[in-house]
Amino acid sequence: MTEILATRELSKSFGGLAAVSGVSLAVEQGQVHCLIGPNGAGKSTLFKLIVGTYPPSAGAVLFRGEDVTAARPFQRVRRGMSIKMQQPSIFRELPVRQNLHIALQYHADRGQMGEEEERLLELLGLAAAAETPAGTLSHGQQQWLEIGMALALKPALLLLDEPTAGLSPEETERTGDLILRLAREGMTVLVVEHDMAFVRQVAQQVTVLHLGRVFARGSVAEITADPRVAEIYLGKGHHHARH
Ligand SMILES: Nc1ncnc2c1ncn2[C@@H]1O[C@H](COP(=O)(O)OP(=O)(O)OP(=O)(O)O)[C@@H](O)[C@H]1O
Repeated sequence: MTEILATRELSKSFGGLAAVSGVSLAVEQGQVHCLIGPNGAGKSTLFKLIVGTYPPSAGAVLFRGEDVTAARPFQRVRRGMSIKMQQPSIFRELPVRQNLHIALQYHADRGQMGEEEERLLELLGLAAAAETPAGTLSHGQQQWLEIGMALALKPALLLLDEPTAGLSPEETERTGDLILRLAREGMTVLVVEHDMAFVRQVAQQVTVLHLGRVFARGSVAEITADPRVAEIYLGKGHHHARH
C-alpha cells in the first residue's frame, strides 16, 4: 500500500490552546479514510492544516511524496487535492450543468467537456436537474453538486468536510453510495464526519481524534468495538455523535 497523504507530528495552537497536537496520520491510496471525534476534537483544524488554510505550529504535511507544508492551498489543489469545504461554493443562479462546466474548465479538454458533464450529472444523480438553477436544488443535491465540482478537478485525493451535515438519513445514505462508487473507481477520499452510520457505510480506515491527538485508529469494526472510543463520545461536556 502506498500513502498518498501523511501528516508528521502536526500541531496547531491558537494562543495557549493546542487544537491539534502531534498528529501523525497516513491515508493510503485508494482508501476511504474517515476522521471522527467528539466536538472540539480538532478535526476541522487538522483538515485546514492538510488543505493549507492554516500554517501548522509544528510538523509536516506530505502529499504524493512531496513536502507541501509550506505550499499554498491553490498549489496543493494543483498537485491533486480537491476540497469540498462546509461553506457552499456553487453558483446559485446558474444551472447545475453550468456549475459543472465552470469547474471542468480547469481540467477537461474542450472536446471532452460535454461528455464529462454528462458523466458527472449521472454520477451525482442530477441528470434530471441539469438545467435547474443550483440555488433551488435541495440541500442534499447542492452537496452532491459541490462534490461533483470537486471531482471535476480530477483529484488524486478528495477531501470532504462533513458532507452529510444537515442531510436527511436518506440523503446521507445516498451520499455514502456516491462515495462508495467513487472508491470502486479508485478514488482516495478523506472525510471529516460526525455521522457514525455514514462512517460505517463508507470507511475502510478510521482515525479518532480526541483533545487534538490521535486517540485510536483502525477499521470501522475495530473502532466501534473499542469501549474507550464509546466513552469519549459519551463523556461529560461532549455532545453525542450527531444522529
Ligand atoms: N480559529 C480558531 N481560533 C481559536 N480557537 C480555535 C480556532 N479553531 C478551532 N479552535 C479551537 O480548537 C479546538 C478544536 O476545534 P476544531 O474545530 O478543530 O474541532 P472539531 O473536532 O472540528 O469540532 P466540531 O466537531 O465541533 O466541528 C476547539 O477547542 C476550538 O474551540
